[in-house]
Amino acid sequence: MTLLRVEDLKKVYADGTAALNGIDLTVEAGEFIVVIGPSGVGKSTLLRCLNRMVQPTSGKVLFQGTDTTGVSKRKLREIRRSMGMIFQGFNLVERLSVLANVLHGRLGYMSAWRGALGLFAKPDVAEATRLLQRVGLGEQLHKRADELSGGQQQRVGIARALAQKPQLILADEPIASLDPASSEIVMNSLYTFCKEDGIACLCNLHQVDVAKKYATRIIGIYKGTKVFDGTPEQLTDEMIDYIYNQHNDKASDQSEADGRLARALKKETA
Ligand SMILES: Nc1ncnc2c1ncn2[C@@H]1O[C@H](COP(=O)(O)OP(=O)(O)OP(=O)(O)O)[C@@H](O)[C@H]1O
Repeated sequence: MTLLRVEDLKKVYADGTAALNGIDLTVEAGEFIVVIGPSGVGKSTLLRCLNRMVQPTSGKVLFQGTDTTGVSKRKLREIRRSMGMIFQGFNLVERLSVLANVLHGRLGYMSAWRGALGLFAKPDVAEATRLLQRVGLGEQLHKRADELSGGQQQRVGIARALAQKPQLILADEPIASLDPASSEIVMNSLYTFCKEDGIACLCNLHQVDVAKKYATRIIGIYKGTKVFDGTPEQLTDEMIDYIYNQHNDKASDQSEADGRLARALKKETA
């Protein structure tokens, strides 16, 4: 079942920066897709256009068949709670408890005033507690969020996203600020829980080796354009070189960079 379909998505920021130049992609239920590419090619913008944290300039984002770019505020809220978001910098409320942070994942299901007063229903508290036990933080419920290590904070972020009962998780560089051991725990948790709960995931990563380890499909972005969409096995060294190698930028003319892409694509289909 197609969960998400993106058609010709473009984003030009107010200062004229063209971050996305017309992206097409689909996400099927249960896929774990990793988006790779160096810094500044548009990966964050892509994820943020999907849940409308960033307003696309043009193109369509269809979530379960509904075009999110033309929906009412009420419908957008409903769509947003189906898309959990995990951030590089965790985005926790540091002075609040770990449990309260996970309960924030339930805000999309509550009236604004109940949410503002923190009047969470008992089943929500029970579910948040269960999720924290699931991510291995059952002993830390009442600690302040900023008392946890980075890896633990990101596991709170995962529990918060799961508390939304999402169908899709958007993870923007979830391990960029973590050490290798914490990165592995976070990626294993994210992958395992998505699989167990049947949640699709679109995860931005810098690290190609990590992408290859977890992804069911990899999307390569280069300067706002999708240049690769295939399985980890189909991602050739030539394509990785094209996506990451800064000498594309130093190519004396566009045809040199285009030639490099053509050669990489030829290898990919060979
Ligand atoms: N609010 C903004 N206003 C203007 N330009 C922006 C804005 N946000 C991002 N950009 C620019 O858009 C381009 C894509 O940025 P984006 O953050 O999406 O890339 P990225 O691949 O996610 O990079 P990183 O991995 O460093 O986050 C960059 O040139 C960036 O400077």
